[in-house]
Amino acid sequence: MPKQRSSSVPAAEHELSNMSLQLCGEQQRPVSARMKSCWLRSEDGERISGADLEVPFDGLELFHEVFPGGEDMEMETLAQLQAWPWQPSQSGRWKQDFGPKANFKKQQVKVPETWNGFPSWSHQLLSNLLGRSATLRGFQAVECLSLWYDADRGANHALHVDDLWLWGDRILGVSMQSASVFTFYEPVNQVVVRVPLPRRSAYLISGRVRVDWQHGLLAEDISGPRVAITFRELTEAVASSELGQVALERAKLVAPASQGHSCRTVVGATMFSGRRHRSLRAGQKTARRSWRQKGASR
Ligand SMILES: O=C(O)CCC(=O)C(=O)O
Ligand SMILES: [Fe+2]
Repeated sequence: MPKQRSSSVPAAEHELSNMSLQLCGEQQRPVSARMKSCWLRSEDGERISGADLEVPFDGLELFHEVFPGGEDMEMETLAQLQAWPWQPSQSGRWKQDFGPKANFKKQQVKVPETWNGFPSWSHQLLSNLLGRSATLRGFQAVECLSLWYDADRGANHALHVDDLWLWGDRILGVSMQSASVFTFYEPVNQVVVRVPLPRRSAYLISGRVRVDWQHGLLAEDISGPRVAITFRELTEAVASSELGQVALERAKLVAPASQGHSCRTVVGATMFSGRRHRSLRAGQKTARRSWRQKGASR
């Protein structure tokens, strides 16, 4: 049984790993790379097929430049995203979560009355992404999670496997505002694979990589503010339940913008430069306080 989100590997284990591989070849190309059985480069330069590893590194796809309007469209999307309030999350991250609420320990799920669909920017982003891979055929997103990694606070994401009882096989993620590196870890043989995540790229995790490999982002790989958007689907069992059907219908709605906060939200202004960046400094104090008061929930 793979390790779940709650039992992540301590960072120190990376140093003990007997093998560390970099994804090679395809990711250099400015086109979508399909890496169902990708080539990896070991630390001593050897080229290894992901499929030949004891636990195959199989089921990762990477798509470059997922905003048809390039950087302008990315910035416009970020501005729209900023109209929604950020909630404190774990490990120096902030989140905006649109989807069903889960109690992961009790394995219970609810569809909150207050959840009225996905923001319109995310519907547009998702429809652009769905055409990028045959693997995404029939993908019905039920959760749209925005995460903001604050480099100044040492933001990171501990190694984990996204919950298997609730979320289906395919996890789709978009990287905005700065590049980073996705770290994958296979705990049985202690193998690490490091995958560069360019700005405006998207990844799709499914299959062996989804279940047998953990993934996460190390603090040292967050070198600037990074916003990650994750779209998840339900498992077939949950999707076919009454509650699953309600959640899937809800996810199709466009959440009324009036629910959100003004773009001038102090914390929300942090992703832009210049004058707005100064208000980030002031805002961070408020943000830290509310973090301590509320505690992080995810
Ligand atoms: O920041 C990312 O792209 C990864 C997010 C992630 O793994 C998660 O939310 O479960
Ligand atoms: Fe994850």
